[in-house]
Amino acid sequence: MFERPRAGERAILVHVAVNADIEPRALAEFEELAASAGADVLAVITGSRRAPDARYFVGSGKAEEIRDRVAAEGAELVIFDHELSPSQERNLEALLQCRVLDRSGLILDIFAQRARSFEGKLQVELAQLEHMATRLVRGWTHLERQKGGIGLRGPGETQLETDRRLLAERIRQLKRRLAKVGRQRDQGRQSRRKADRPTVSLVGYTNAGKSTLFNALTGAEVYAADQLFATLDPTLRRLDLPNAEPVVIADTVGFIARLPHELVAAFRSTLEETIEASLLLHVIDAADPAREELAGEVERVLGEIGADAVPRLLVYNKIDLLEGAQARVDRDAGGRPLAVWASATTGAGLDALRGAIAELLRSDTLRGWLELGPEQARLRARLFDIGAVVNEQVNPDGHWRLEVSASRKHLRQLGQLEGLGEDWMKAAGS
Ligand SMILES: Nc1nc2c(ncn2[C@@H]2O[C@H](COP(=O)(O)OP(=O)(O)OP(=O)(O)O)[C@@H](O)[C@H]2O)c(=O)[nH]1
Ligand SMILES: [Mg+2]
Repeated sequence: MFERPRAGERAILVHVAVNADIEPRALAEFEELAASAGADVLAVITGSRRAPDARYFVGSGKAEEIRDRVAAEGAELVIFDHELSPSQERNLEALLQCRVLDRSGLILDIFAQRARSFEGKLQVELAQLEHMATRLVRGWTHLERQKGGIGLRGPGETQLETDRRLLAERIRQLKRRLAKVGRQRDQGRQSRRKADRPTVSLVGYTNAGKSTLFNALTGAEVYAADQLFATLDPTLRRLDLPNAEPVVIADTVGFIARLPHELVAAFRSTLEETIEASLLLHVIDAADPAREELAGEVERVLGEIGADAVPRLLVYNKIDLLEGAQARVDRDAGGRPLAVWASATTGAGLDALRGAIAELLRSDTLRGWLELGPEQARLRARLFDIGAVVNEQVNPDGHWRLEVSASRKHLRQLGQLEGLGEDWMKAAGS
């Protein structure tokens, strides 16, 4: 149903700087994306505009330049590094006489090629259909306008209505199935939590080296490659730590600037694995000159999915490519590890990384006494529920004194449930 670039499909790329200068890094990333989708890039056309044009996104002069280039090179596909409206996409296809794909369509296509798990495939299909649905809706109104007559039911419209109904039905079906798979995964998560095994999630920009690091730390052999979005499905493994209980570590899908919102929405349930982690290892390509910008982009998406509050450890990876860089641990004023400089390929800094993870997880546990009044019986019950109560005394005035020991994360979640604010954990701290 969804047409994707065929391997080796002859493509022309269009990248326009809107009200800015062309950024070589953004351009190179776009070319990599196209190559990751399997396109054979014949030419790259760049330009700049104050604002997108309503008809073709680019101006009509640029559109004609692209048309001539398509004819000269015999291109089958033109890929825009931008979000195109459905009507822009259609106008361009009419003018260029070949298929047009926008940035979301391109990224969705790469995801479709990479999805392996049942859930991953469902998620990608849902995102693709939602991307398509907006296009069909517009297609319909567009036809209606051409037809002009009120109350005339042309066969074109009937077909579109059928398509829309089938599409809506399939979208509902996918959502139901995803909800079911999500519940099954929740159960897995629950039993891990019962076994009291904290989860550490690798997050970061695509190609930062998350999977390579995952393999280096666990001895696993997940697919790692110099291509964008090599990983799609989350993988879990046991990670042994020095002087600490083993934890579960998760390798996850990478982020990219201007990620299509359909994808973020479709992957929300997988990404929840990330939000629920005790610690996020934010992997950054230390050798990329734009690393701070990319890290900021990752933080933005993490915020969007509600992972702001999860503790972070930055991992500056690929130090072997960074001249003069050495494995080291940066700490904050209180001595807590903030960042580890390492190389997943040479192994430099990996022991320090394991140590820092163990340290952060240890300091993640709060232990102390808490005094609760009779009106806080529900909070007391919840603390017992999560197994946080080590000791309990009852004062003559009917107040409870509880000794609690639990991870900051659990206490934070409990505080949120009870509407207590962040401070209440400090009361529990020793
Ligand atoms: N020189 C060097 N290359 C590395 C290092 N870590 C990873 N790489 C390379 O970087 C590329 C991307 O690595 P991956 O582990 O697939 O990256 P990822 O973050 O999992 O990428 P996605 O799954 O696409 O999000 C591969 O070619 C790796 O060999 C490192 O420490 N040093
Ligand atoms: Mg990966």
